[in-house]
Amino acid sequence: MAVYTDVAADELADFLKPYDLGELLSYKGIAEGVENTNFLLHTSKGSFILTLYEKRVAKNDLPFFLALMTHLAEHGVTCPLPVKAGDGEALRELSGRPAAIITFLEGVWPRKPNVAHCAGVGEGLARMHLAGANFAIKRGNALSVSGWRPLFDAAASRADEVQPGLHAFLAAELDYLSSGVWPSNLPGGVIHADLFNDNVFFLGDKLSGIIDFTFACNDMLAYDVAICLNAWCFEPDHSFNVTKARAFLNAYGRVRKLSEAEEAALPLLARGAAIRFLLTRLVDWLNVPPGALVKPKDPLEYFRKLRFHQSVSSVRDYGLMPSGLVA
Ligand SMILES: Nc1ncnc2c1ncn2[C@@H]1O[C@H](COP(=O)(O)OP(=O)(O)O)[C@@H](O)[C@H]1O
Ligand SMILES: N[C@@H](CCOP(=O)(O)O)C(=O)O
Repeated sequence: MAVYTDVAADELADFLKPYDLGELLSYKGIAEGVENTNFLLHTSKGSFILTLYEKRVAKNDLPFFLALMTHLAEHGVTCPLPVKAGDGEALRELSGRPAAIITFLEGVWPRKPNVAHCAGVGEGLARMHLAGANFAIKRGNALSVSGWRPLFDAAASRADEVQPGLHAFLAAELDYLSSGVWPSNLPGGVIHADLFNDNVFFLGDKLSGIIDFTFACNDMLAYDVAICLNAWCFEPDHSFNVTKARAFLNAYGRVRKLSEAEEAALPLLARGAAIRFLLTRLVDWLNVPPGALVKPKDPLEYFRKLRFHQSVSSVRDYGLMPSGLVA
């Protein structure tokens, strides 16, 4: 459950005054997510999500996220829309935090993603990449290679408390990934950067919307593909499911074909994606704020995924025939 900042009823009532949302009927903290504080609001005009942006979100980046949702929605991606107050502003402040209200999206996120969900997310991700192509605002990826070292430094001294040997393992992997091997010339654009199953809604097996753009940024499109391989294509026992990966990659490729260079880079990008989530989870695991209603996510899940990607030599291991070869 992620509620880092409590909001009193009278504070919320004051905050809502400049909006045209009718009467507030109820509100409750949302029992999911780890990054921000989210409340579900029921008003006489419908349901809305109120987000108070917390630790990893820079206030200056919020206009990027809010404008991106509007841009994507205008280009055919089903995602929440920012709700503006009477003064035309969607971004305001509540309980000392930047805060925004967004529209409520119908659907549920899949607790046990199946092959059809993986295909749906492949297609949805590729459509999002195409829809983001002409988005004018830029935001660098603060959690790419140069952002990993500070996370490691923040957790290094206690990493072995989580698993003996983790410190040395992370240090070696970081040294490798920062030794000049990280790709720099792959096609870029707007990436979601956190398209996990709790951020993709489905109605049955059909994708009904994408939420949570608070890590969205400009980076290599194939890095987003690598994040999804990590998030969608492993089983609860941490084994890799090549059938899901093939379904995901083929569905992505039907909308936006990966270049040979992108395919060749996927194992490395998947290692990078795995260490990025391993590190943020490790920092969060070791630093749960007192009193916060949050269930930190298991960093070791990403240790195991990273070990798998270290053993991968080609995109074939992800179920895809390299495009340079004839099947
Ligand atoms: N626009 C929305 N419509 C419906 N539910 C939402 C919406 N935004 C967030 N939620 C709910 O809130 C949960 C946490 O939101 P999320 O944005 O993932 O949190 P965080 O900001 O911590 O990353 C989601 O899993 C979902 O259940
Ligand atoms: N997806 C990240 C955590 C942040 O995502 P949230 O949407 O659950 O707040 C992870 O799994 O480490």
